[in-house]
Amino acid sequence: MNKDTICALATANGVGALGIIRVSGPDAIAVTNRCFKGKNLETAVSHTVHYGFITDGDETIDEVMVSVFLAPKTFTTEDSTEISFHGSPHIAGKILEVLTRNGARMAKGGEFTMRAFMNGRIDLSQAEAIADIIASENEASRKIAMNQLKGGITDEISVLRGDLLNFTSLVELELDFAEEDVEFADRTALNMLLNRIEEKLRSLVESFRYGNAVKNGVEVAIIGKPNAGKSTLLNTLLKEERAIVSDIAGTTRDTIEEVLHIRGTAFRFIDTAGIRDTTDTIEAIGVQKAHEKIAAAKILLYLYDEFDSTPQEVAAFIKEVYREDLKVVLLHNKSDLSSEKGQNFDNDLRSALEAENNVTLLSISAREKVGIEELKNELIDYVEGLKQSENNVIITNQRHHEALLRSLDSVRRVKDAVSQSFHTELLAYELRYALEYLGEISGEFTNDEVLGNIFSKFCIGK
Ligand SMILES: Nc1nc2c(c(=O)[nH]1)N(C=O)[C@@H](CNc1ccc(C(=O)N[C@@H](CCC(=O)O)C(=O)O)cc1)CN2
Ligand SMILES: Nc1nc2c(ncn2[C@@H]2O[C@H](COP(=O)(O)OP(=O)(O)OP(=O)(O)O)[C@@H](O)[C@H]2O)c(=O)[nH]1
Repeated sequence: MNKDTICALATANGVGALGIIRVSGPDAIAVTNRCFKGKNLETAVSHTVHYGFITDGDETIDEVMVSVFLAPKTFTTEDSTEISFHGSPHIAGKILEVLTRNGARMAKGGEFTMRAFMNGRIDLSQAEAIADIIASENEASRKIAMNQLKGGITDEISVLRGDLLNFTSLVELELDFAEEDVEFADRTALNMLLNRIEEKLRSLVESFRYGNAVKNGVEVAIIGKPNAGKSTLLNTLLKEERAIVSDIAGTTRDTIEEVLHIRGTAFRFIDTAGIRDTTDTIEAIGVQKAHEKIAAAKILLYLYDEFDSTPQEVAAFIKEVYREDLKVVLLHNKSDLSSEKGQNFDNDLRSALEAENNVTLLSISAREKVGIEELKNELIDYVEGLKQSENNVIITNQRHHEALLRSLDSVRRVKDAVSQSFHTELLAYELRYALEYLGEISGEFTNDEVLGNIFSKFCIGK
């Protein structure tokens, strides 16, 4: 199937003590051997390392170590070699050039992992986990990716598939004998099985809220009147965290984001593009722009002070933008200047917003750095609150999330069909889809476009 022998730099493209070039495919050993002066690699035992030189005719290019891995117990399941050389990008280029002249071709991004998948060593969710583990920047995302790489999702999906297949056979048995009025499948057992499947799917779907926050960060809108202290607060937070301050033009939305890592989680402070100057205030741009920012956010930080606003005004704004899945943190800023008036202000505000859940009020001084720890705790608590103790598998991948949602939909339709007495075709139809959607996650059902999408995002050499 994969007749080509591919090669690529597996290490970062820069200066390092060593670099590694990986070669994989039916001619991996022969190609490498042609460029190698040392032991004859064609007779090498699998999983052995050999000292020698990469040569181009009479020219010695570098002193290297070559590892030999024979199919099928290799990363790609194909014959492979790894050349470790002195880590200069120039040498890497020379070695790759010699290899391609001797029968290999340059690998495309993700092609080694794609082969591991195509050859059945790993499933699609595990291949995606490899990309995730390379991208992981903190413990939470590393742990989730590692669990996925070890087959966490694979196992979970195969249990669900098993349950769905069990259900199918129970139903089919009954349908076969429908005319004889025999009830093979006890109704309660059937319903219990369906409920269990639905519940498991629902909890996997739900885990994406946390998984997505860990992997992609949490969007935060920071809103307040002019001079409420928004910039001061952001600066205080940024300094404290020695944050990666990056202005990233949003790819999906027309937004600019400032990313702040707090205890390993990325918080994305949303700014709608084009309104980033000081006119970006609820007064100047109107409530409309504020609404857009808040609509794109999971958390709203609303800053006010007691000198320039009233509890009624703040409460009215919050009520207007409120939604169940929005965490609102009211930040009474300039606490260093605060008086008794401030106490009354907050009491009034609290009672005005009694009916709204998910609203917290904190007193801070952005400038004097008071209450900042409490604010960070609020942000972190929000993320921790998304975690579900019942789940050890956490969905972080949009593609998996969508497939699970569709599968859940189908299972719910099966439930409906069952409760309204069986319709053979309808049941079979929905069950087939529920199974197929699950199969998309492992890659059992897939197509070139999906695969191309996934693997093109990998680095070259992976
Ligand atoms: N030098 C080197 N280090 C590396 C890799 C590599 O390819 N080369 N990896 C690449 O990502 C990662 C390790 N992952 C790997 C996963 C599977 C196999 C593999 O050969 N699996 C075979 C044989 C297992 C065995 O010997 O028991 C198999 O599963 O059949 C190798 C590496 C990280 N470190
Ligand atoms: N006393 C005191 N002053 C503060 C505090 N936080 C901000 N300020 C001051 O309030 C003024 C406005 O602060 P900014 O951070 O620029 O306010 P902003 O909300 O970003 O204002 P705009 O950019 O106009 O929307 C500045 O003079 C700050 O020094 C605080 O905690 N205490």
